[in-house]
Amino acid sequence: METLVSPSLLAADFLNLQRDIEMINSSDADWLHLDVMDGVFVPNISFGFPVLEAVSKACTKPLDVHLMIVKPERYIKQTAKTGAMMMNVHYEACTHLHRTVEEIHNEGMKAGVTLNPSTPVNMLEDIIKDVDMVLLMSVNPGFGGQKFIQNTIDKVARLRELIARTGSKALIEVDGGVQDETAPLLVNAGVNILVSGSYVFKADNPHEKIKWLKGLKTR
Ligand SMILES: O=C(CO)[C@@H](O)[C@H](O)COP(=O)(O)O
Ligand SMILES: [Fe+2]
Repeated sequence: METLVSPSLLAADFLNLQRDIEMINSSDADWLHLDVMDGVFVPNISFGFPVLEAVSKACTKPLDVHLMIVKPERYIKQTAKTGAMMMNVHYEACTHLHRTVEEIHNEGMKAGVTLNPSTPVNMLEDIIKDVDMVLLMSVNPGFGGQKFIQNTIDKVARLRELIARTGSKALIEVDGGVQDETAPLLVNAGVNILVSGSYVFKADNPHEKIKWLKGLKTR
C-alpha cells in the first residue's frame, strides 16, 4: 500500500488559514489532520467545532480529526456534522471504548483509536478488529514541534504483529515529530499514514515535503 500523508493543521498560519488550506487542497496530501485539545486531557487548548466546520467548508481533502479531549463520546454527533471522515479518540480518554467505536460507525465515520506513547499496543487486543485505524502518538500529545520518541519504531512493529495475528484490517497512523529522519524508519516498520505538522507547514516548499513523504516505500 502506498504511504498516505495527513498534514496537521496545528502548524498552519492561523492568520492565513484559508491560504494554508488551499495549499493543502492543491497538494498531494491525502487527508487533513485536525487536532482538537481541551486543556484537560492535554495541557493545551487548540481549536474546536466552529473552526472544524469552517475548515470543512474550505478543504477538499477528507478530514482526519484527532480529539485530545476527555470523554470524546460526548462529541460524536458534532464531529460527524463537520463531515469528518475519521474520528480518532484516545484509548486513555474512553471508559467504554467499544461502545464509542460503535457509535462513531453509526454516525457514518471511520473510527480511529489513539495511544499515548506510554500505552502499550496490547491494550488493543480486544478492540483491534473493530477499528479502522490505530493512531500511535510518537510525542506526548498537546503540542506541535516536539522531539520524536524513538520507541515508536518498535511499537509500530508490535502493532503490525497484533494486526497480522488477529486478522484486523486496521491501518497504522503515526503522529508527532515526523520529518526527514523519522519518516523512512516509520514507513519501513509498517506505518500506512504519516501525520506531519511543522515539517510540512514551516517548510519553504510544503508541496515538495508532502510529495517526498508520500513517495516513501517499505525497504
Ligand atoms: O496531535 C498532535 C500533537 O498533540 C500532532 O498532530 C502535532 O500537530 C504534530 O506536529 P509535529 O510534531 O508534526 O510538528
Ligand atoms: Fe494529532
